[in-house]
Amino acid sequence: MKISVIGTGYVGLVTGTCLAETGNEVICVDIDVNKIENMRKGVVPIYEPHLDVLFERNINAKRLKFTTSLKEGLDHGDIIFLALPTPEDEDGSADLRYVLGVADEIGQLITDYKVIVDKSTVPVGTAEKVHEVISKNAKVDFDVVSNPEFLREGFAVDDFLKPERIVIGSSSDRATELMGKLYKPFVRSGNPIIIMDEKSAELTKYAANSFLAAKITFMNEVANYCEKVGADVDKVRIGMGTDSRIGKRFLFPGIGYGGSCFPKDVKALHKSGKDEDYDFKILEAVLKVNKKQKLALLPKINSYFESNIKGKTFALWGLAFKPETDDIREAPALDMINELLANGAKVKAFDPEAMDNVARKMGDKIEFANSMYDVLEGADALVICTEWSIFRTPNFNTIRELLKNSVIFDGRNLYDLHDIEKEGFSYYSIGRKDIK
Ligand SMILES: NC(=O)C1=CN([C@@H]2O[C@H](COP(=O)(O)OP(=O)(O)OC[C@H]3O[C@@H](n4cnc5c(N)ncnc54)[C@H](O)[C@@H]3O)[C@@H](O)[C@H]2O)C=CC1
Ligand SMILES: O=C(O)[C@H]1O[C@H](OP(=O)(O)OP(=O)(O)OC[C@H]2O[C@@H](n3ccc(=O)[nH]c3=O)[C@H](O)[C@@H]2O)[C@H](O)[C@@H](O)[C@@H]1O
Repeated sequence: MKISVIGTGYVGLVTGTCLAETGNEVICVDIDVNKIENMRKGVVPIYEPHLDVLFERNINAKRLKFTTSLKEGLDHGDIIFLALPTPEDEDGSADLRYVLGVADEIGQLITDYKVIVDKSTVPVGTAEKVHEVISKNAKVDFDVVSNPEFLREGFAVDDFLKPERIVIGSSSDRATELMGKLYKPFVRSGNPIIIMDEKSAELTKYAANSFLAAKITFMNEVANYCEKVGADVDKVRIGMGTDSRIGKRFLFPGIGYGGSCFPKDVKALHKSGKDEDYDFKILEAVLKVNKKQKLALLPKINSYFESNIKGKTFALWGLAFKPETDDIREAPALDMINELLANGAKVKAFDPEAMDNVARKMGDKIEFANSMYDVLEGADALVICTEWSIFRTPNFNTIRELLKNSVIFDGRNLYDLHDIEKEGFSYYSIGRKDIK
């Protein structure tokens, strides 16, 4: 089939590449001229495991092409995916300017039947709005379908190729049939294509993300309570998670959820509720708790240094909002850095993939190091913000030699309490006993 994808970010590029991998002819469109030029030269613009192999293979097979021309994209595709940003607006709602802006151009440019697919995360009623905007100018027939994306960064290729489900919101048989044909290769394992109306599909996405954010937040509250009563959240987590009604996943406490989606999507659903005079009380609590949780290590740091961190140097492991990505949007590490700097401390950081992005955002406010050990030299303490695998089994002797004090503040509970005690560290984590 002939497919066009508008917007080549984490979702658009993975969608385009994976659809090319199943034999479709794909054109990806972006307004970022540099990005398109680089992709034409074979440069993958983001760090996403396994994407490079598929990217190269499909470019070589001439199934994956890139352009800055929306007209070229629209002329090519029978199905047009919109994978455009829907960032947080000032009032917390999803900013639809990119989606509706492109919809407006689509209305002016299409010359034959197209299925326009909302892959971006968009509030209930957006498919209807997109339809209205395109209708203003379109002289040909078209359908708008909602097809929310559930991939996770770091596992995006795997999630896209082997989805647990595909949700299609459509009220057109013609469009539904085309979408079914496109996705057939991805559901051979028996996972379903779930067809529903557009509004329900749009809400499914927000409800799923908000539920997961609430699940993490609930565990963060349990962790905070564990600290008060002397329980161990790791044991509680395992005890709870073995109940299949609860499940083992997304129960890991830490310094809050971040990323390009949970924070903005929870806010957007909360705001959509308000607009309909519905008070989403759970979401309000999730937002409040997560904001505070991002700084959960700070009281521990202050207590260790007797509220005097001015002039101290903190070595940070992990900047990305989670491992296996270079994405730093709403990363808890950034909140931690800002707070440490505001209190007069210095920060040196190491991350396997995200340092360039942080350098672009923070300039020379912090220092960067070339390795997880270089960053420790002369620092007063180690603070762990992201659970990259390489941080899980470090050489504790080297850490002890390089740090001024043998102290670790761990926002991701990487180490076993007995092991770290034997290694002779003071160790502060989330929802577990402090090792002093
Ligand atoms: N990042 C993720 O893991 C997931 C994101 N989503 C949703 O997918 C949507 C896209 O997210 P990301 O891929 O993360 O965004 P992104 O910010 O990584 O990429 C968006 C791309 O769109 C391009 N763009 C902006 N305006 C354009 C225009 N007028 N024409 C063509 N290209 C244009 C930008 O240059 C950029 O390359 C959002 O609604 C997000 O909530 C959904 C599931 C997962
Ligand atoms: O809409 C989206 O963009 C995507 O948002 C999330 O994916 P992603 O943000 O890539 O990452 P997650 O693995 O879900 O992690 C999100 C945040 O929650 C935190 N988290 C996750 C799991 C956990 O147990 N504890 C926890 O604190 C992570 O550290 C991270 O900061 C969802 O998992 C995807 O299904 C969805 O498509």
